Amino acid sequence: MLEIRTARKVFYRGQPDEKIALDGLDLTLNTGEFGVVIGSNGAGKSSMLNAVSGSLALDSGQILINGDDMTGLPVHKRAKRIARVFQDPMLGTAASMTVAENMLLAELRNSRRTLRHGLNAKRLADYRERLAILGLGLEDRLNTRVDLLSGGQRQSLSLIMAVGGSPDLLLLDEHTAALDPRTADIVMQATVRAVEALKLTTLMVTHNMQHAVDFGHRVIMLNAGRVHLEIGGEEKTDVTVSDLIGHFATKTDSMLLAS
Ligand SMILES: Nc1ncnc2c1ncn2[C@@H]1O[C@H](COP(=O)(O)OP(=O)(O)OP(=O)(O)O)[C@@H](O)[C@H]1O
Repeated sequence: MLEIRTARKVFYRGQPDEKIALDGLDLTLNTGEFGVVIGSNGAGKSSMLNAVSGSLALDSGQILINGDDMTGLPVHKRAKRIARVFQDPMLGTAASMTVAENMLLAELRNSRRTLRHGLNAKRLADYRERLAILGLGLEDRLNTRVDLLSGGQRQSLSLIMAVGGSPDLLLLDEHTAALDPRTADIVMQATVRAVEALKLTTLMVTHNMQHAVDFGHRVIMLNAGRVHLEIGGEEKTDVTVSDLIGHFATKTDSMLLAS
């Protein structure tokens, strides 16, 4: 379970270009829940993810994971409990190493132990099983160098590597944004398979409204550093892309009227 309590972050406080990134943001994500965060540019989505992962220190407020206060902890102390996949498919994997070697690297990172027996049969069988979750055939390409994989396969590999340590929370930071639409859909299917198979509590930021409609249990729309709208349950099942865009439009119209 993730709890963000009254999170506040102001950049350039008191200066003419002061920016309120998080304005008392409150958000709770239940264990096993898949939340999809949307919002216009500057709404606070990245700031929220950075505050959760520890790369952005809050001015005030709290971040709790399964009831434990993470607020003062640096990134590396949270890393065991929080996995994050970024936009760039090149970031999460080592290009010149094979799929199996990348899985071993991830295991090393997650376990913080030396892996004495290297790529032994037991380990390879385990990697094959985990990669099969993605449904992309990567389990049959353990000896393929990662730079020979497609962008979608590579990003999906990053995902399965990131969640190897059974994290309490998975953060997906626009992880399909750099991919072409078809590949983005393939990665989303792989993501859902992994999230469901491994029962991951997941918070995904996306600008893709179709993905926000099609995936996850709850849509969370941010605006001006706060939760502007939440759509879950039955309402989420019925929501359309134009409904979501309408909420952006309403906000813009009211802002125009107010100005
Ligand atoms: N490092 C920073 N220095 C100064 N201002 C920042 C910084 N990071 C974010 N901001 C400001 O905080 C506000 C929220 O930005 P943030 O990047 O969190 O929004 P976002 O919803 O992720 O936007 P986008 O969809 O464009 O990525 C914006 O006004 C932004 O300009």
